[in-house]
Amino acid sequence: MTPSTTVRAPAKINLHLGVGAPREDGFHPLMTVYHAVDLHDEVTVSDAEEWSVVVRGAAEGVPCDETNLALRAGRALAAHHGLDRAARIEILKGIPVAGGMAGGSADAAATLVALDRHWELDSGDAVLFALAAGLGSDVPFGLVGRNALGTGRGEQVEQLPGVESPRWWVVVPSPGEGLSTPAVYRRYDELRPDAPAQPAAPYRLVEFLEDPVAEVAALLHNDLQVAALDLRPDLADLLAAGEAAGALRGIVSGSGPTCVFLCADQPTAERVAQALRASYDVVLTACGPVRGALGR
Ligand SMILES: C[C@@](CO)(OP(=O)(O)O)[C@H](O)COP(=O)(O)OP(=O)(O)OC[C@H]1O[C@@H](n2ccc(N)nc2=O)[C@H](O)[C@@H]1O
Ligand SMILES: Nc1ncnc2c1ncn2[C@@H]1O[C@H](COP(=O)(O)OP(=O)(O)O)[C@@H](O)[C@H]1O
Repeated sequence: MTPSTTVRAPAKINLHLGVGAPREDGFHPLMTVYHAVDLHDEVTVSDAEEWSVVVRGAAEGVPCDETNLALRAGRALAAHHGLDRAARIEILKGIPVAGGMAGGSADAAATLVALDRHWELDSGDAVLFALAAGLGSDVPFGLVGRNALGTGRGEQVEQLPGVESPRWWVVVPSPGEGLSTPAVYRRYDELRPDAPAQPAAPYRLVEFLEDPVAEVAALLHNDLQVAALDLRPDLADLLAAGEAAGALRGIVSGSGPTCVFLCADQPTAERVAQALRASYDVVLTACGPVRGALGR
């Protein structure tokens, strides 16, 4: 057995996020188009007497206790197989924390895959996807990456056809303190008491995934943006600044507050990022689509 196993998992953006009225269990039905970009967290697992998690990189705000989603993923996999084993989990953060880019979910997905390989469990997709869904709505997408349609509460993922190599450039500014995902959903319910039981399917976007980036930019949509902007009115200035600097379109990423600007090409993305750095500390550029933790 190798002394350690490392797996990378990507950040996600939602090219489309349609949100329905809350279900009886409190979760919201979603119709979302996930898109994985090449901002990664890297998870390294090794055998240990006790479970532990260490976080390096841009780690502020990430818990190192039992609430860490990667640790919960490791424990869930061991429990599923009835194993009395433990691991040390080291996370190198490259994904902005609490930014609506599903970094914690990426860590959980990468941990499932890393420990499955490290312990030679050969769990199979059905088990990994079921465990992932139990950990969080965004975790199954962390396994597959690329472009995928997310339904249910976001946990049912179906890979979408389209190019497999990175080609779309995005600029990703993180404007300060994170927003709580449940708080954004709650605000959405207050602002949209008439939300449909089922959000509409994003047929046009799914069709256009093969088309030029400008067509995709015109179809970007996020129902939660209204709630994120209500909680953080300053994000409207950020969206306007990115578009004024040359981005095709800017939207709030998932529950925010990170925003995503889709750009025509890499030089434009670099120019937009440079312009935003005058006002915002953390402005990253990234490219998608990329593979998820399963690497296929
Ligand atoms: C909004 C989205 C869009 O992709 O992502 P983020 O922008 O936060 O990354 C997701 O729905 C976030 O997914 P995730 O962060 O995995 O959510 P979970 O852990 O399953 O749930 C956290 C909380 O969010 C709310 N929640 C989540 C998913 C959903 N379909 N309806 C909800 O109402 C619930 O309040 C739930 O208790
Ligand atoms: N491994 C992890 N990485 C990041 N955050 C984590 C992790 N485990 C638990 N969390 C918690 O989840 C919250 C949401 O973080 P994150 O997944 O980065 O953002 P989002 O849900 O907005 O996409 C964080 O504020 C943090 O308290």
